[in-house]
Amino acid sequence: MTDPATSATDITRTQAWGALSAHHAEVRDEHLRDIFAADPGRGSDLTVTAGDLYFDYSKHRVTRETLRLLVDLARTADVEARRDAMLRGEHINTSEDRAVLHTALRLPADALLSVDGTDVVHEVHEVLSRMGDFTDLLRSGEWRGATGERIETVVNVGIGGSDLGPVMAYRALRAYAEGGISARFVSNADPADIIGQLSGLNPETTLFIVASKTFSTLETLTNATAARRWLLDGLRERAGESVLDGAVAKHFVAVSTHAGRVSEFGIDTDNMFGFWDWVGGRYSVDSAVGLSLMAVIGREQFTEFLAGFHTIDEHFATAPLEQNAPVIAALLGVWYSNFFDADSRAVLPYSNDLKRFPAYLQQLTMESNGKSVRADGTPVTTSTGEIFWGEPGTNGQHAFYQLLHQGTRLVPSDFIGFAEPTEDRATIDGEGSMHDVLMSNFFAQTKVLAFGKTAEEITEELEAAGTPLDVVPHKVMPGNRPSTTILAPKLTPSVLGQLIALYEHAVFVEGVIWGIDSFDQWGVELGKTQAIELVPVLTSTESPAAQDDSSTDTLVRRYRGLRGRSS
Ligand SMILES: O=P(O)(O)OC[C@H]1O[C@](O)(CO)[C@@H](O)[C@@H]1O
Repeated sequence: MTDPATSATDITRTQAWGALSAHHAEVRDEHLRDIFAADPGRGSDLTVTAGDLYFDYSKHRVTRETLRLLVDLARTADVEARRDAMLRGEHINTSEDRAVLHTALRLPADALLSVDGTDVVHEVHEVLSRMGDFTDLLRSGEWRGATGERIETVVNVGIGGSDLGPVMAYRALRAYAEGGISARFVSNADPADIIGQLSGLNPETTLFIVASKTFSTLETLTNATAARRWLLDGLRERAGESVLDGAVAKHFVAVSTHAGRVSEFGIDTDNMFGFWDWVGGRYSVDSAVGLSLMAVIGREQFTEFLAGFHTIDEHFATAPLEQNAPVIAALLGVWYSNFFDADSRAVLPYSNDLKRFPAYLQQLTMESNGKSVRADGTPVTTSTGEIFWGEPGTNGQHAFYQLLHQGTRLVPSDFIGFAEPTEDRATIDGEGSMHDVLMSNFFAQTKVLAFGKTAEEITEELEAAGTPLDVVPHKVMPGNRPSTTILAPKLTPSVLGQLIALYEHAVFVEGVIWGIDSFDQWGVELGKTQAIELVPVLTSTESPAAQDDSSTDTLVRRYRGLRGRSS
């Protein structure tokens, strides 16, 4: 329904929302045990195969009627038209007046897409080919450092989207690393980060990739400056002053949309790999921001990675909403967030290589959808933004699963697992037995979460064993805890791309339903500017300027006192 005062569509006032609310009141207490008993075919029916991803959403607290109503909600929110507008390159990031075209980063070279008068596909492939040529030189050893040594380590210096994607993907695809280049990642302004990451590295064989869309991010510029100092000091110490001339050009490249600032920093723009303002930082791992990953896995595997994204882009663009995995994932997110008041979602990869995937998804979803106003600036009328968190299984099982199983909060979970282990080293894996143990846990957990164990079943067991019954209430497993299972053949570059694209599009669909701009991030700006303003307050030798509030004022003075400066 359109609010005449604001002309914004308030999804919560639509007929589709009202129908879902009424339906929720009817089904909210239904148990998955009964839902499965009434609909035994759902275990195979409520699944979608998208590329290599088998997406099972049968263990959700939804009936087929719920799903029909949720899809109706998506249609009411105009998801299909909004999706098509995004894919066409319309300026759907309205608060920044930008197109949102991360999908263009993985279009094949023969695709056609012209946006704002520019042949986007041609530009994307031009950069990809420069990245490929550069990483070929690194990997073949033709690119040499200032003392003539070949590069062995690339250090990506970036933060947020310029770090989380590359580091997550580097770890996920460690088994595909070949060509002799390894990577390290520096992001935090805490000096401990760069000190730790550079420890043991030889400046003669190290190349820094400074990745920053804006090339103005305080943390990244601070770390890049420290890296340059480390490089020059190290080279001087090892090979003398004479090698320093031109050393930065041989040991520093940049990834940015801002050539002017790159060159101001002292990096030759010939060694800069560009991208575009229509790529959001958190959507940029498949742009030049993935340079460190390409250096490690090579251009062919990187192409596979992009092809994986594209597979899911095609699925998202063409599958009917009822069989569209990202759309279903988003609708389930809305169902639990807005109708069951769930605050968070656990992401539980049963793959140690996906250790950083939950952290990556935190930025993707929370920076995208953590908004309190709709795209037209009016307040939202329902909660937005899911809080994502998680750890790889089975570690999580021995940490927080107790709360998932018996706690008072509803935490829908995404379980991600693979049929094949990343590495099949039979001597260690026992020809798959370790992986089978891992995956037995994977299947057991979703089963127990959904179906639990009743007091009657527990009583029966205890009686048979002749054990006292006072522990029964403690042992009851309530079940009815929803989860999605995503099962794929193996964690390959393509499958990783598919997984990322699945979540990207789900985040987009949630944003469309909530009516928000999922592609800006104004909420992080004020903290950045105030931090910059506070640097001189902390470091000056003068008495510090009074702060606006007494808490910050006292803290700053105390800090200065502890640092031995006048407070
Ligand atoms: O790539 P940049 O411009 O250094 O920005 C880094 C990160 O900072 C943010 O702007 C805010 O955290 C993110 O959106 C972005 O990924």
